Amino acid sequence: MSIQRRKKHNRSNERRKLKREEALKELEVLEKNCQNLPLNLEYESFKELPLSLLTQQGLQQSNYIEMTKIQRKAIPLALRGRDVLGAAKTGSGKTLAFLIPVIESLYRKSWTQLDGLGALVIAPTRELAIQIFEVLRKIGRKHSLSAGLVIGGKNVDVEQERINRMNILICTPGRLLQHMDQTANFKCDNIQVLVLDEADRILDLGFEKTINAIIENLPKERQTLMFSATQTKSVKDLARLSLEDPEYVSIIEDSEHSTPISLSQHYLVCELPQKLDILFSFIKSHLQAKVLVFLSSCKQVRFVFETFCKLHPGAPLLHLHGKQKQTKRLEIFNKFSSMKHAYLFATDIAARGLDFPAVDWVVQVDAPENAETYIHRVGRTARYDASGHALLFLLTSEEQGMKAALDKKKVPIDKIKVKSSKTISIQKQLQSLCFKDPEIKYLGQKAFVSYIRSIYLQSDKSIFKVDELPIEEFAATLGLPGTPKIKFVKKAQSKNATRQKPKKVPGYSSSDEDEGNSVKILEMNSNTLPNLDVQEKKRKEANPKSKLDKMFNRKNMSVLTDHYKKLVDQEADNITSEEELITLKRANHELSDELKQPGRDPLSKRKLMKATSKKFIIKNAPRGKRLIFDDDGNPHQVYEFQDEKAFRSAGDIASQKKEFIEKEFEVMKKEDITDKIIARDKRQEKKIKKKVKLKEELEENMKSVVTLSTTLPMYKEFHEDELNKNAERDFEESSDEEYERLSNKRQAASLPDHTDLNGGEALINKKRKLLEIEEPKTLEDQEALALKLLNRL
Ligand SMILES: Nc1ncnc2c1ncn2[C@@H]1O[C@H](COP(=O)(O)OP(=O)(O)OP(=O)(O)O)[C@@H](O)[C@H]1O
Repeated sequence: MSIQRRKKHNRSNERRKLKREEALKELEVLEKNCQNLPLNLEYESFKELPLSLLTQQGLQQSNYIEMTKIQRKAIPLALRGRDVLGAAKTGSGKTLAFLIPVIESLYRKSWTQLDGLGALVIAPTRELAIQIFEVLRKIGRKHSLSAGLVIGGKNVDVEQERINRMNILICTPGRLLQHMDQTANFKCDNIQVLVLDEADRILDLGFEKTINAIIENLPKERQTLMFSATQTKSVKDLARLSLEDPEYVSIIEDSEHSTPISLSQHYLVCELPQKLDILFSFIKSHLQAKVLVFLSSCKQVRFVFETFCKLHPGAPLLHLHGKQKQTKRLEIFNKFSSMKHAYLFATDIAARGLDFPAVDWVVQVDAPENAETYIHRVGRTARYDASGHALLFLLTSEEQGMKAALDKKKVPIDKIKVKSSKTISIQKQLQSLCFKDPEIKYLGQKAFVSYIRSIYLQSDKSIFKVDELPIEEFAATLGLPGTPKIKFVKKAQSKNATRQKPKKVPGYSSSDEDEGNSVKILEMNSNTLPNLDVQEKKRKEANPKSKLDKMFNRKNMSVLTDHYKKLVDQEADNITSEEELITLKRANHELSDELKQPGRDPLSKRKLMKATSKKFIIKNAPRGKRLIFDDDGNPHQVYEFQDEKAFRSAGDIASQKKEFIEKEFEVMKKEDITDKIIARDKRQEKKIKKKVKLKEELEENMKSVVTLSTTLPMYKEFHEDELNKNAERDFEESSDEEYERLSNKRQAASLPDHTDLNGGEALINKKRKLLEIEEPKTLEDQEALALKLLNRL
């Protein structure tokens, strides 16, 4: 190396050394500043915090300058290394409140790829995880840390390959645990920071055990940050388990309301059958808006989306639910995010954490399960410093309970009235859609059942009262021709009915209340209305549930599923356990009155088998009648062709009958003998054929014996059993006459104890039941043995 080049090399080395020293110094200062960060001060902007230059640049370039309330409180604590349990309103900027400390913590520890996984961020849903990942990419763009997204719905193998190269992982609980269990070299023992975002949602979704299992795999020495928009008891329980001496930061408790001030909130009271009319009218009057519409189930979402698309309200419609594939969900998420005016029909999958920009309205057509879910749903609008509107549809039966729950959670909400003159009825259109398109009808039936089921399964019975729902009217407003039968509602109703005393209704005559087609099953003569238990019992008696009924229902269900599958998006359409609860209404297959056998029980399996056995059918089949056909082919009784006088002169009827039977018996006897002779001849013919065949086979065998004699020992085994069995089969097949002949033959076939087959060299050992033959030495011996064997046959 020349002197000049050496000098240059040394200079660059020195520069690098200096840089390293500077960086180390910066880190030291940062660390010191963080540890000494005064917590009693009010920080307004990110610049005031001891953050790395790279993070500051990332924040600035993403236009994050001023901090939100939760960020002001939580970030300084987290920078000092404390565990934080944060609660803040929706859209208040919780994501940055945990992402900044995560990046800073690893940066201050000079984390590199060689150090492996340093931080885990767990979110309840894939969408939320993706969203967090995007924010991390934005603010961490200047850092050299690597970050990965580990969510379900993607190839595990690809993830397994890359997961170990990541410093920060954003993941959903299930997939993370899967990697902990399955990915061989996945190491979590160096984790510095754990974040649980939307902790309440994680627990709601039933991930408690998964989270506990994950936490068990993590080192105890770590920092944990836990955030949620609502503080529930289960969140506090989880915090107790996973956080160490945490700092509790709540912005909700500080404020008068638990929802953003810029959010205007209203509710309206309507009846269930009016809901879709009101929603349709709302869309018609808010065409230039971005609206998120919440419904209780995937099936509801699909039905409303499909039918409204066909009704063309004039606004772009989208739908989002958990049964869609991940790619489809993302596509819709991005589409709705980028659209200025659109309606997104969604389940609670879109309720939490999702940051759709500039949503004007959140309309809750089906009431949320509780006040917490309400807060999350409305939190999709009025985010950060934007304003927004929320509208909640409540049934009369839900109003009181839900209002009380919202008041308790400090949700300011006012009642508004629906102008019936401005409401457009779409019931007729829906009916015609269901009539024209069976798939829409099936979807409607599913939507109907899933809605009723969702109400039935709600835990807060002070709000949700399934037995007060106007079920039949609701089915009609969905356009359904009848009301699908639902077992659980009947159960609830009958429970309710048993609590009530029977009422007296004069002149009551009931048509079947469960059947949409109004099948008249119960006709009550008395004036007393029996309670529903008795009605149910009687209905069952009149319409027993046989195996056939069940098969019919099952068949119908699969038909439904096929149609249903075809309908929307051709997406994965998992059939839920819900189907088990559905009893589809079947057409009226009642027997006509004359064929009806009242009080007849359905047959048991054993009885049914007996009744359908051939023996039983033959035994009980009606005896044939002798008829004479005339020239035109018409049947006539025998006596119609006889002169009655001549018939009577031949003697009395009984003796004539006896004589006839005797005569016929003789004929039958003769015929029987002929039949037997024919049968015997046939059997003998068969036997001869068999013998010839056997002889041929033996000859063939002997030939092969001769050829193989040089290589194989000549032991042949003949099982005496086989011979006896053959004889027995013959015996069974024979008639009595043949008995003697056959038993003689059998004696001949059964060999004596020591039969000399080959000059006294062969032995039949009866105990061992086999014939032992001395190996013939010469060709002559073999021929002699073959001849003897043939002769024995
Ligand atoms: N300091 C900030 N300056 C400007 N915008 C911010 C700031 N912090 C957050 N935001 C914006 O506010 C919106 C809401 O933030 P974020 O999604 O973090 O809220 P959140 O509290 O997690 O909401 P949710 O509880 O609904 O999940 C986002 O669009 C985000 O970009």
